[in-house]
Amino acid sequence: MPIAVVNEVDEQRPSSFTYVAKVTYLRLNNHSLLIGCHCTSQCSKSVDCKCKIENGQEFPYDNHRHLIKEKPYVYECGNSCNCSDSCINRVSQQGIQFQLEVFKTKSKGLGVKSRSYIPSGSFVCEYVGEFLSAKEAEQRVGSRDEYLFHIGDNCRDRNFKEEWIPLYESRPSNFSEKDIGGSAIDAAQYGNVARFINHSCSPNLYVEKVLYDDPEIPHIMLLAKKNMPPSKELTYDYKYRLGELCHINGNFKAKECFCSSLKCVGKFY
Ligand SMILES: C[S@@+](CC[C@H](N)C(=O)[O-])C[C@H]1O[C@@H](n2cnc3c(N)ncnc32)[C@H](O)[C@@H]1O
Repeated sequence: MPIAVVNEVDEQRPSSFTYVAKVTYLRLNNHSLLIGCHCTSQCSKSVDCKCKIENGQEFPYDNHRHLIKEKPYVYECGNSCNCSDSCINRVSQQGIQFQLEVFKTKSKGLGVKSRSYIPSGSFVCEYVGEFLSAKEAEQRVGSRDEYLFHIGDNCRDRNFKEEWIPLYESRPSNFSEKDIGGSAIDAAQYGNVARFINHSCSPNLYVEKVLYDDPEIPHIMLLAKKNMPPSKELTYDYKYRLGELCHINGNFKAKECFCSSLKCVGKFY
């Protein structure tokens, strides 16, 4: 799916990066694969589909391939499953289905909109980039950190805090190693259209963690929160807590939010 870049405001072009359609992993992991299902026909017709059971005894998507409700994790069928690539439980793996456009916004740099109508619950795109440990990500904070997406702690621990880890340009004296948990995706050098999606305090997309190969490495999928007419800017909530990012001098980093929502809290970190 080609992505158009349109700037009717000024001469700005996207800074240089390598467009990739899949997350890149810097090292080979020894991780186990999720145990797949053994369905010989369609998973939707099987009563004992393992992936259905993993999703709480129900398929996460309806027949139109829309996610029925937001969940902490969605388990899709994957490489270790017996079903075919057209299985109804492989929605986000089919890639981008809507014509997206990168455009110049008034006050937030570049942003993304859709050229077509997007129904609620539709998969829009994956946040793609270099997969890093939180420790590796921490080393990138301060330079080109604009495109870091923090995931949180190990997926195996279902009770992990959904909140994002604290990030510092330089460690404060009371900083300990165990403060760094989780992982991140850096889309600064390698990324896709998702790296251009801006934050909003009233977003129209939400983040869903989807597992289909490695049980510890979720895919960060962006889905439509509501029905969206064409040309609406696509946004999600970056979910930083205010005061989460620190400068080297110990002062909090802050970025003014220009989302223009009535619910805007003024800053997004
Ligand atoms: C992931 S990038 C989004 C794409 C970016 N606008 C660009 O031109 O490449 C995140 C950066 O976009 C800008 N941004 C995103 N949402 C914003 C908002 N609601 N208000 C102001 N700036 C925003 C900030 O500079 C932020 O660090």
